[in-house]
Order: sequence, then C-alpha cells, then structure tokens
Amino acid sequence: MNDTVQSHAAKAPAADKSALKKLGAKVRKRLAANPRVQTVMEDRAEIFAVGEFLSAAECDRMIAMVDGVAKPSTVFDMNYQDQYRTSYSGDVNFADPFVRSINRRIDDLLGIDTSFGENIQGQRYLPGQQFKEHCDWFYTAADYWAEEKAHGGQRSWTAMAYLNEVEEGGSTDFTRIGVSVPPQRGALLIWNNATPDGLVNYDTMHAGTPVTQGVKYVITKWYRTRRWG
Ligand SMILES: O=C(O)CCC(=O)C(=O)O
Ligand SMILES: [Fe+2]
Repeated sequence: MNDTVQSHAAKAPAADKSALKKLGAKVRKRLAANPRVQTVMEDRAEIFAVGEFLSAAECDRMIAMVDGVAKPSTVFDMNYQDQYRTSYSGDVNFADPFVRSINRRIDDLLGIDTSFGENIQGQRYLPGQQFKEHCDWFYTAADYWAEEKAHGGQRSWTAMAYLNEVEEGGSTDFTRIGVSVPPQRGALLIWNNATPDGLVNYDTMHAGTPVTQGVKYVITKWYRTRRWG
C-alpha cells in the first residue's frame, strides 16, 4: 500500500456503500445471464469481457471521433505534466446519434440507469504513452470528493472498449491481481470498482501500460452510484 492509499483507507468513510452493493448485485446478475459475457476474474475483483462488442466499422467511426477530441489528459490534480496519464483524451460528443447508440448498448448490457453514466471518453496512446496504475473510484479523502459526491457520488462500474489492435504494448494490467488484458479490437472490458459489500476495491488498481509500437485507441465509460451531472 502506498501512502496515498494508506491515508485514504484510514480516513475514508464507506461512501455510497449500500448503493454500490446494490448496483454490484444487479449488474453481476445481469452479466451472468448473458452468454456473450466472459468472466475474466470474479474473486478478488469482478472483471468481465465481451468480444466483438463493437463492429470494425463502429470502431473506425469511433476512432475518427477520438482523433477529433483527443487532447493531453488530465486526471484531477494528477495532471499530464506529472506524466501520470500521458495519453490524449477527450469526451466524444454525447449528443451525436452514433455515440448515443453505443451508450445505450453499454447501458443495456450492464443494466444500469443511463442517468448514472458519465459521458463516454475517448483516449489515444502513441508509442511511449501510458496511464499509470490507478483506481477509477474516487478517493473520498481528496479535495475533489465534495464535488464528485454532489454529482453522482462514487464510481461503480467501468466499461472500456478497445478500438484497434495495437502492434506492441498497451495492455490493461490489473496490477495487484496479475490480470493482463491485451487490446483486442471491438472487445469491451467491464469491471466492478467496488467489492460485493459495497466498499471500494483496491484490487481493481489498473494501468494502461505503455504502447511500444503502433497506436492504441479506447473509449471508457464510468458509472456512478446515482444520477451523474
Ligand atoms: O487504456 C487502458 O487500458 C486503461 C484506461 C483506463 O484505465 C481508464 O480509462 O480509466
Ligand atoms: Fe482506469
């Protein structure tokens, strides 16, 4: 455990615990009933995948949109200058009918109220770029938490789609549990950021490892525990 994590664990109350527990159970049940959903891991962290969730044509269309919005990434106070997340990112236009249809499909797959979902974010990694180890859930001891708490609360599930094959590197590594997912065009990776009890799950720590050759495109959608925005 690093210092940040340790101080968080000491100070953090279990924010949105019952909502996270409920949403965990609801989505878990829905995914289990879907034969397209593969289980990547389910004990220390709940991680699932759906192959060919997006068609090649949909991936290409999304890639063009990501290229249109990608700028240096910022992750709250850990910003681009810190070299923490060096990929370029940006929200794709949520009002675009194509983006709305992809949004609906992800909402429907997970069975989460569409109002809980943040806007889809696109990311592009060039050689050498990465997103270092992090958790998608919020540190409730951090300054940004008051704002996030008022706008949807804790993050519950993450859904991330790979839009292209990467020549080399760029896997998504769940660093504490030894799970490494290589980019596969059109595949959707889904995970619960909380434990079945509704506490933030430290075993969901993950990284977008450096791309060493080629380029990597992904879209990410994060869900809250309540209406976002
Ligand atoms: O690009 C990846 O593999 C990981 C991206 C990620 O962790 C995120 O968008 O939260
Ligand atoms: Fe992440």
